Amino acid sequence: MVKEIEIVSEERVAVIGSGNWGTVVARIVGRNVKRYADFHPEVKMWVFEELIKGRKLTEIINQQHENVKYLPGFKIPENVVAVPDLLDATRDATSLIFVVPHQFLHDICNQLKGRTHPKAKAISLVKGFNTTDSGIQPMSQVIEDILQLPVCTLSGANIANEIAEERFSETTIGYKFREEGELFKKLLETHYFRIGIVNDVVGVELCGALKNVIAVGAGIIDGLKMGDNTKAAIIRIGVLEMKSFIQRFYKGAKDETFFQSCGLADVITSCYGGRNRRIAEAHVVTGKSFEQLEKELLNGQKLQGPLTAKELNRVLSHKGLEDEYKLFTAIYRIVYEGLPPRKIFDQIV
Ligand SMILES: NC(=O)c1ccc[n+]([C@@H]2O[C@H](COP(=O)([O-])OP(=O)(O)OC[C@H]3O[C@@H](n4cnc5c(N)ncnc54)[C@H](O)[C@@H]3O)[C@@H](O)[C@H]2O)c1
Ligand SMILES: O=P(O)(O)OC[C@H](O)CO
Repeated sequence: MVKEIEIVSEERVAVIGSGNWGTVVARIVGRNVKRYADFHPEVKMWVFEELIKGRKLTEIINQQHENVKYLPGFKIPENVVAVPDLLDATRDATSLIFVVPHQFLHDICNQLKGRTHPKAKAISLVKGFNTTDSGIQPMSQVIEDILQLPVCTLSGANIANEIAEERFSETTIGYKFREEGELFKKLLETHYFRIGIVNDVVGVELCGALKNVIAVGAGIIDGLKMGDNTKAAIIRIGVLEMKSFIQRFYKGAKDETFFQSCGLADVITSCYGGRNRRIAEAHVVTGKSFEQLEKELLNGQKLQGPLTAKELNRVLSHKGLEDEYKLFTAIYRIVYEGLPPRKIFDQIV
């Protein structure tokens, strides 16, 4: 039984993750905690430690106030402290913000098991999910199951660098307890980053996970130089498969969620500006694997689309549903089975 939400008079915040999006979020939160008396003015940011030209990334961040690897060129407020030890970063925190690539979340939660603050609550900004043969395991569920915390989700049309540049964007928080949704909205919203909230924790995050697979499809079309009509067709088919899959495997998903920033808007931005789109296009043009291109072109940043396509296919194939999700299946085959990209059209008609 997950404990009830309890908001304390001075919430202490930890950001778990410091990649491209994680660092943008830490900058926002670092500024917001200074605006409101109900947050402690220091934010701890857990950093997966690595050496940059012989120096520890945490030391660089704490001395230069810049994440030179994952968000170069943007200052981080001085009240955001980079911490290499996960338990040190989170021990006192009553508000935990999870923003790591989804493949690392399970391990991180296991390290935190039984060691979080008794009044801790969490929000997951992670886009991805795990699967078993019988179905899906949303990332919020992983956090809730292992840490026994109430968990919100945040997902939207949010290319990190554009938000770092303070260009107007929207996002969506999914909540179970409205009070918790409102708390995280206060902590994360700015005049250029507007937050809508919906009572649909899992619907919000599943849109964020599946749009990454559609974005791989869009990148394949870009690589084939098929033009905008074809790309629009792939997006349309992808949105239908996304909605059908979510409503099949998660009965609580609300129709309105698909029209929030986490739904259609995120599909659009990802299919035009995201990393998954870019690497998929490069795959078609160069013939190199996604894994190799991720290493060559992303400087440590991680793709979520190919892994999600694999997780997805595990469920679809196990349940005999590949024919109902032809686009998702074609994308999986291109990424993992060497299907020539141009064959995508044979697969989806
Ligand atoms: N970048 C964006 O524009 C964006 C926007 C919205 C949501 N997201 C989502 O946010 C999540 C985090 O993405 P990001 O962009 O902040 O990260 P990223 O892809 O930029 O960086 C990868 C991160 O993983 C860390 N890492 C590497 N190996 C690790 C390990 N073994 N254990 C733990 N951490 C390790 C790296 O230190 C780095 O912080 C993802 O689910 C992503 O889909 C990203
Ligand atoms: O760069 P991508 O493809 O990981 O997408 C980034 C964000 O999720 C867009 O909302």
